[in-house]
Amino acid sequence: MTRDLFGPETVVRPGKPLVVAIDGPSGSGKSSVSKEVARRLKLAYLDTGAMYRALTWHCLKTGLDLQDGAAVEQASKELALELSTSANVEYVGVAGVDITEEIREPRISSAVSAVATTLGARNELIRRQRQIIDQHHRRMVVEGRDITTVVVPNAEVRVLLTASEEARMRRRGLQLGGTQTKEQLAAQVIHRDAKDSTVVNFTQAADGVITLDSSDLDFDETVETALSIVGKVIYGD
Ligand SMILES: Nc1ncnc2c1ncn2[C@@H]1O[C@H](COP(=O)(O)OP(=O)(O)OP(=O)(O)O)[C@@H](O)[C@H]1O
Ligand SMILES: Nc1ccn([C@H]2C[C@H](O)[C@@H](COP(=O)(O)O)O2)c(=O)n1
Repeated sequence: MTRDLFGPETVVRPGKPLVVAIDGPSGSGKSSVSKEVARRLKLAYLDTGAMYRALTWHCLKTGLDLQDGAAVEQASKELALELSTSANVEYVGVAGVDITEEIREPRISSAVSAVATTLGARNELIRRQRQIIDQHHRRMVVEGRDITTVVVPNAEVRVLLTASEEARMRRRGLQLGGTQTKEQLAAQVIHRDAKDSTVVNFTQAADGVITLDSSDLDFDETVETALSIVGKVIYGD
């Protein structure tokens, strides 16, 4: 598989479904790699983590107790979520309030697992995710923790994007501009994964899911490898 196949004018499987499902732990590169893959394949893009983050923002804003599962579930059903599905436009809003930047703050990263482990809220967000995928005629790169296993287990391409703990903490540290201590990075990457893993498995590839270990790859190499996986699965080369 060469990169020419996915040159700027290439549309893969025109008119047919093409869901590229990408799961993986925190800092493995899901969002950045998925966005670039979506651009290169001219597909829509869905960041499911942003949905859990937006719900967390809303719960904190309204002073809701995150341990109150019934209240979090109710909030998930009422959430007036606005989400960009273009890899070129980053926008997350709730009822007209732009929270694109705010949901990436460490205070949301620290609280989001409490929301993401509330099963009633998960069910509601999974329902919405499937609806969004259908609205895009199932031509979308979708990334998260349970996309290959729960949200779209029949996706045309299913990838588990991994990287060593060391690589993931280093990447997150650089991403946050060197503002975080090692302990803070561990809390946002390793400890969050441990909590999230109690409800979803994103550390081992399920049957039919292809593992892409990016520990020793740079960003461009990881994107190229992801595209070559799509090529192999779709065209068998
Ligand atoms: N292969 C790579 N080599 C080096 N840096 C990378 C690589 N892949 C991604 N990055 C960088 O690592 C940082 C984290 O990536 P990204 O935010 O995409 O991870 P993520 O898996 O979506 O994390 P989270 O689930 O916590 O949101 C970004 O700054 C990104 O540019
Ligand atoms: N499909 C998903 C997506 C995300 N989560 C949880 C796990 C994370 O702690 C949180 C935020 O995700 P991120 O933006 O860091 O990718 O949401 C999940 O449980 N399932």
